[in-house]
Amino acid sequence: MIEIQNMSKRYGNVNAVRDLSFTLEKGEILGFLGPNGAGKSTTMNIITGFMPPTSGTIKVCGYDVMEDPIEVKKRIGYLPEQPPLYTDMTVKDYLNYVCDLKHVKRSLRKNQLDDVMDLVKIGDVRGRLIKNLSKGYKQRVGLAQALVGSPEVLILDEPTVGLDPKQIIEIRNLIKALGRNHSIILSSHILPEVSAVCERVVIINKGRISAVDTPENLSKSMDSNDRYNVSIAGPENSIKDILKGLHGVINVESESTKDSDISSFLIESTRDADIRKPMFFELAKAGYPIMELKAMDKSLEDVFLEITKNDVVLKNEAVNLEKAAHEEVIENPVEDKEVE
Ligand SMILES: Nc1ncnc2c1ncn2[C@@H]1O[C@H](COP(=O)(O)OP(=O)(O)OP(=O)(O)O)[C@@H](O)[C@H]1O
Repeated sequence: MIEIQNMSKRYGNVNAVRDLSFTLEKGEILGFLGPNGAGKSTTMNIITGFMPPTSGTIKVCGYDVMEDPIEVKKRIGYLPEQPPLYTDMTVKDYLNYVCDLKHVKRSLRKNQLDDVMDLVKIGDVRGRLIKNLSKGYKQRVGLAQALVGSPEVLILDEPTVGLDPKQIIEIRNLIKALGRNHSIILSSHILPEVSAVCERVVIINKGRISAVDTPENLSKSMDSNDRYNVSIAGPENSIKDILKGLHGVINVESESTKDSDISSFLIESTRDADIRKPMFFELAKAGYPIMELKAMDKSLEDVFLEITKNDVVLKNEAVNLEKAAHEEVIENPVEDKEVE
């Protein structure tokens, strides 16, 4: 749906984005992460045709952003961080206006607006002035404008920023549901949200790609050992000895609980030796029941911090893509006038 090859963007002598290559597949929700100033907004503004790249090619549904900007815009719904709302209009008038802008045929308009308002659940406020809506509802109106015209690709920049926890869950579920019929790029600083919603994640740092993979693979690739947190009933020291004797165990730390015979153990073991089954049988043989067992994968947050702090570049799809990328570079003759 989107193919970016060797995209770079310079503002004067600031290299905001350097040699970026990645793809968005059909029906995929792709997380787009990076610390402040990494180049996320720049990338999204280029994909949506809001500004040109300095070099590189960007194709949306096969159309080149520079050569066929209108065809590209027809296929993209964009929700910028600040939703582009006219707050003195009612929801219905505003969405009708968006239909005008997107050339939605008059014969299709009523059905499409009803469907979109249904989907984002704003039918009950259609007659209200946008300025009188809560932040959550304004965000939904922003999503609605992105959905008008039935674009195949949605680009959502921080769609849950500033919402309360209930609204966040609602918008998150909505994005998941939209993922069934759209391909989505989701930029967010809320990493548990990205883990929950996205199938794949692109992490950029200082304008370059640091990692492209599933959240699960990213967690695994940062850690060569397994870690478990286990609660076991029985004498702490005897249990510790049993755990230390299991094949593959590197380290065991324990903590006893007051007023209970249950202790918790943090176990580190080599990845090739899955200790869960032998641990179960050995502890059962000794008569020490396992009360709780949790695998301690690195969270996306840990991975993100490690990658962006140490400038780590993971071997991944991005590297292969870079190799495969053809040499053609579009030099952009337009002088950019943006100031920060
Ligand atoms: N119009 C501009 N003129 C000059 N430099 C700019 C301009 N826009 C962005 N930059 C610089 O380019 C780099 C990337 O900025 P960009 O806004 O794309 O990052 P970002 O990842 O979206 O950050 P944030 O999460 O803070 O929105 C930053 O160093 C920024 O200062």
